[in-house]
Amino acid sequence: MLPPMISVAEATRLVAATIRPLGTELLSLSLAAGRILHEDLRADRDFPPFNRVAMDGMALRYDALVAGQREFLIAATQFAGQPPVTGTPATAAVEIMTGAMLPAGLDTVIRYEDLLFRTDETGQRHATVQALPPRAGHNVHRQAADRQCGELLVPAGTRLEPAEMAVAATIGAATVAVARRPRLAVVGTGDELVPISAQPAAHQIRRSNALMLQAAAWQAGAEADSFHFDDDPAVLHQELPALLAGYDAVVLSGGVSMGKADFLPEILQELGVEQRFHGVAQRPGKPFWFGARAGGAVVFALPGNPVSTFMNFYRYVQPWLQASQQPAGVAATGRGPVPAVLTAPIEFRPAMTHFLLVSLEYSPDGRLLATPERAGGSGDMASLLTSGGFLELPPEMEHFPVGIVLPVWRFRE
Ligand SMILES: Nc1nc2c(c(=O)[nH]1)N[C@H]1C(S)=C(S)[C@@H](COP(=O)(O)OP(=O)(O)OC[C@H]3O[C@@H](n4cnc5c(N)ncnc54)[C@H](O)[C@@H]3O)O[C@H]1N2
Ligand code: MOO
Repeated sequence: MLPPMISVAEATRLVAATIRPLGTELLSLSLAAGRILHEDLRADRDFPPFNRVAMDGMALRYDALVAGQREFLIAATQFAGQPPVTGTPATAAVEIMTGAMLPAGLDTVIRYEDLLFRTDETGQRHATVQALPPRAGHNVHRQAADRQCGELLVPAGTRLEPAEMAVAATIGAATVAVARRPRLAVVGTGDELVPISAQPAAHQIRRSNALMLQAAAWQAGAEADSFHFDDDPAVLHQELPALLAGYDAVVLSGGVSMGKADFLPEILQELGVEQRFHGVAQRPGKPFWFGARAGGAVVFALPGNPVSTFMNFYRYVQPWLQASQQPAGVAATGRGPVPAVLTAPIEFRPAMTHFLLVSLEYSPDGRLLATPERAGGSGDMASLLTSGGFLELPPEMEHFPVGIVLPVWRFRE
């Protein structure tokens, strides 16, 4: 028998109570894209580190232009990567390339497009300024204009996305401290399920949940191994202990409702997994069972209907995975539900949370619009293909009018 169901809020709280940091590892930056940073990254130099020439052309003293000089002797040519030219006479200039360090004493760069060059009879080159720069410092990216040496650039807890990778590389963070990836075992159960390469008999279907869960786990930054066990208590008793001991979390699908072959809640408890709840006032996904083993894995035993498995993963497992990768005391940012505007009225009378598949698009004025999908219930896995997320309709309401703003859990980028 299912005990009385708890609310989604309470289930969320009980799942969150099992979150603990899983540890830190040092990784070469080249392998760290997508990882959660476990150290602060600070500027090791000013940004930019020197007065950086921003246009190909000629560097000169702005004062000379103010004094009326227009033609300049090219005293030297300097490329990016070369030490700055020294000793340029006050009335001369340096032909210079983007990325070069501005020579001491010079302060302004005129681009080639605004110069006219000539070579005199002695072979020396001169350039005449055709268009005056608006101010001293034109076309120079000043040292420390963007960030100062020592400034905090990327705080611990940030995901290393491409922008963070660029900044980490430029400060020389060749090795970074990042979260260890959570290790997940995803397990499909059920005798009706055959391998995906098999031709199912009329009464059989192919195993799809474990591969779906594995892909979703990878998307959330976890390592995930996939297993399948039949609905056989002896097999489950034999196989599950190694998973409970060897993984941070075990995510099972199927075998948790009232059926005669729904053994998992009992077996998990026999194997020392303490039940935290069984049954959540939500549709779909009501028979969700959750437990934890002291010093071992957290167990999400998700209802087997594919849409139930899918939504429970995104609603409970994914936030757990993300929070487990945060450094101690740092909340996960940037993930979780976002507000969306309902575009068609919905009635839902049961006093439970309703997770409603929606397609998502932006209105011309930039609001995220959620349109209910015509889905066939928790077995209709094809409805996931045309959906971008699911709305969380709170249990205390029955009528959801057009225009109401509700949280949506997105499962596509
Ligand atoms: N008497 C009751 N029956 C059911 C209840 C209930 O409260 N009382 N709840 C229903 C709800 S809601 C759901 S959801 C399902 C969940 O049941 P289980 O978690 O025990 O899942 P199964 O019975 O094993 O499977 C349900 C369904 O999903 C298919 N499935 C399962 N695993 C996979 C997989 N790996 N790949 C693809 N498809 C899978 C399975 O074949 C079934 O069709 O229980 C209701 N019953
Ligand atoms: O709760 Mo079940 O997951 O509705 O189909």
